[in-house]
Amino acid sequence: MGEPDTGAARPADEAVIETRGLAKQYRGTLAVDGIDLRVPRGSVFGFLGPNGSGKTTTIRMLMGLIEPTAGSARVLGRPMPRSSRTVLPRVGALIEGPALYGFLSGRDNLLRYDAADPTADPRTRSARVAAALDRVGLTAAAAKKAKAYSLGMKQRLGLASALLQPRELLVLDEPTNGLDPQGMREIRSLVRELAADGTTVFLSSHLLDEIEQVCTHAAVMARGRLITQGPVADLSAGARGRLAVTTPDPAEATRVLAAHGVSELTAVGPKVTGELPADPPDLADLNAALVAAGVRVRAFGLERATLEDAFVALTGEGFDVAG
Ligand SMILES: Nc1ncnc2c1ncn2[C@@H]1O[C@H](COP(=O)(O)OP(=O)(O)OP(=O)(O)O)[C@@H](O)[C@H]1O
Repeated sequence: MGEPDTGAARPADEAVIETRGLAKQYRGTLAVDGIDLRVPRGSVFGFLGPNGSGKTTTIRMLMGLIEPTAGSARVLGRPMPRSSRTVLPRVGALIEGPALYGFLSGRDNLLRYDAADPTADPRTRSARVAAALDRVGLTAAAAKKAKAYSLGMKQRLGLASALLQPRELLVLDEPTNGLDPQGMREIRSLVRELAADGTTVFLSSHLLDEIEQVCTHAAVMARGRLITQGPVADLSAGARGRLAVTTPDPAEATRVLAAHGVSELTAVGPKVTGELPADPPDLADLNAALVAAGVRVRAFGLERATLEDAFVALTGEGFDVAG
């Protein structure tokens, strides 16, 4: 078997997930349409797309839960689903919410979960459970029944179940789904901590700002296709920023900007924003034109392009999905 399972010298650009033409056809629906996905080791990789774009189907193929219709997937260097037995013990996965027993305490849920894992050492079980509870900040609530947990606590308990063993890769399907802002923050900081320890984290989300806040890399899915992937900074840099002008004279500013080729102008209160033309005028000239027309300019500049801008630029569609 070619590559070592563990060991020191790994090429820095090694992929922990790599697919080629990976596809899944359900009756009448091409859920995943031949994607070439590459997740570098050590990244926090955001798998981004609106609901129904094929994220969960892809994750299920990566984890060997369903067979692809075409193409191939390698996880930790080995083909899936063929190598599921050797690969999956090295991967912590949280897919479609944790399965918990409400009548058991958080701690007992983890003990039971660990006992069902034939690769888990029973001698270290209680220590590993305690460490996992600590890691996700549930030590104080460990004796409470899981049914009394908030959604965020349940999600953290699910994460703890993925952390009972050291993992090279964590796969989290919509880990913040349904959480309140505080719960989301907690999961995000946990993901950052895990990544700082060297775990590669692959997480799916339909929330662009979440991906921007936590991920180093991202891939964007739309209608089963992989639209783009790479470092998050590069993806946003691909989209140009919007021009933003703050002025007490928004109507006149809009007229002047339109005359200089700025399109998709919107004015909200004193703030006017718009898209610069493909061959943009010098911004100093544009500013001068506003002032010459009597517009009182309080602020003028380009707003940083976001992943959302990149998505819109790439797909021509809004990233407008229900939460
Ligand atoms: N078991 C199935 N049988 C038939 N069609 C399916 C099945 N699972 C998913 N699909 C379809 O495949 C497409 C992709 O679904 P998928 O769940 O992978 O998307 P997603 O990006 O994960 O969205 P969500 O965030 O809503 O789960 C959808 O059109 C969905 O209806």
